[in-house]
Amino acid sequence: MHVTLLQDTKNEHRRAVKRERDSFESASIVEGKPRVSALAKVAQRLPFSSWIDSEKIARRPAGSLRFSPGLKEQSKLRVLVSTRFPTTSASNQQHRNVDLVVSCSYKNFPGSMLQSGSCRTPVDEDLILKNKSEEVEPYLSGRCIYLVGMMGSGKTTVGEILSQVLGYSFFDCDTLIEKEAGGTSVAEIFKLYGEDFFRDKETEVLQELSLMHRLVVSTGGGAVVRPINWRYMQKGISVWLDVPLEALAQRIAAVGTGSRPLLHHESGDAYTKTYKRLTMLFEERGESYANSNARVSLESIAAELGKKDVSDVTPTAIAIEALEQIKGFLMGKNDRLTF
Ligand SMILES: Nc1ncnc2c1ncn2[C@@H]1O[C@H](COP(=O)(O)OP(=O)(O)OP(=O)(O)O)[C@@H](O)[C@H]1O
Ligand SMILES: O=C(O)C1=C[C@@H](O)[C@@H](O)[C@H](O)C1
Repeated sequence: MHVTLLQDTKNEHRRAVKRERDSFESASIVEGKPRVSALAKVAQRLPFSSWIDSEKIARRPAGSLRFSPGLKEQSKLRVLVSTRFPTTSASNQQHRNVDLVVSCSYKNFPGSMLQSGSCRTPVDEDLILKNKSEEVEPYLSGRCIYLVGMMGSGKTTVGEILSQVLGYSFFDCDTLIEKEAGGTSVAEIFKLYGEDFFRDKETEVLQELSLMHRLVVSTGGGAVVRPINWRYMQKGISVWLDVPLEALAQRIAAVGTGSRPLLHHESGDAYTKTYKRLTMLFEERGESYANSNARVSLESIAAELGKKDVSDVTPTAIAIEALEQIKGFLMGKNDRLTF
């Protein structure tokens, strides 16, 4: 594609520069710290993409990209691509429209717009997670995050992601209890000493953790039933991972119920017995989970992302939503949870 330098008056030049400056500023405000790679991906979708040599991409202040096509040395031509990200897109959307403006300049004269438009580009979940964690971390002031929810709801999977991105340490209560019991599994502890003994150990572990800061804690599925445990968890922020029971039963049946002592009593195939037992447990515990400071509903995330099946919601998308809900709580926007 050939670029012909447009015959602009000085005023037009100034207007073009202002337009670009506005656009850069929007990019910086909305996107925070856009990565060159993310912006380059967008720019490579342009008709100009054959010009774009990612080695030559330099990030300009405020998130725009500058490309130097091959003509540069002879003609002193510069092409600039600036991007503007929408302010209103929900943090969990998978695609978004990005506005693009391509303009050129000659020697030291600012140039005019060659092309503008928008393109639909996939959202980089990892980047959103990183930006969201940077946004929320200062509000946390080192407070711990306690993930609560039914067994198999993803407390460990999501908890590890959150701890990594926030620079927190991760602890799993069940694992700590097993370690303290010299490597005896939770299922064995239930069998040898009974559930009450296990629950006492769970409370002790939560008490110890409540003295610490900057932790993400994956609690046991039943930790919410003892009021004393809430006293410890209230030192931090509790987040309920609310996953439909059908999805939980599928996950658990897929890996087997051997490590889950409370699921050993039912008869039937793995899915049916798991679903039956989870339903009973949830009837007992639903109210307790709803005591949490924040709720992350997989059904809501799936609906927002336009996915029919909650199993298609990635752990990263869940972690993003958890941070969003935590922020809502810390800024006083969450009413008492209802479900
Ligand atoms: N978003 C997800 N989509 C699909 N599978 C998932 C998701 N999150 C977790 N899993 C799977 O579900 C199972 C349970 O996850 P995980 O161990 O994180 O749950 P948990 O809440 O910590 O369970 P428990 O309370 O029993 O310790 C694992 O096999 C995990 O890989
Ligand atoms: O839901 C529950 O009561 C349990 C969940 C697991 O995390 C373990 O804490 C234990 O198997 C009990």
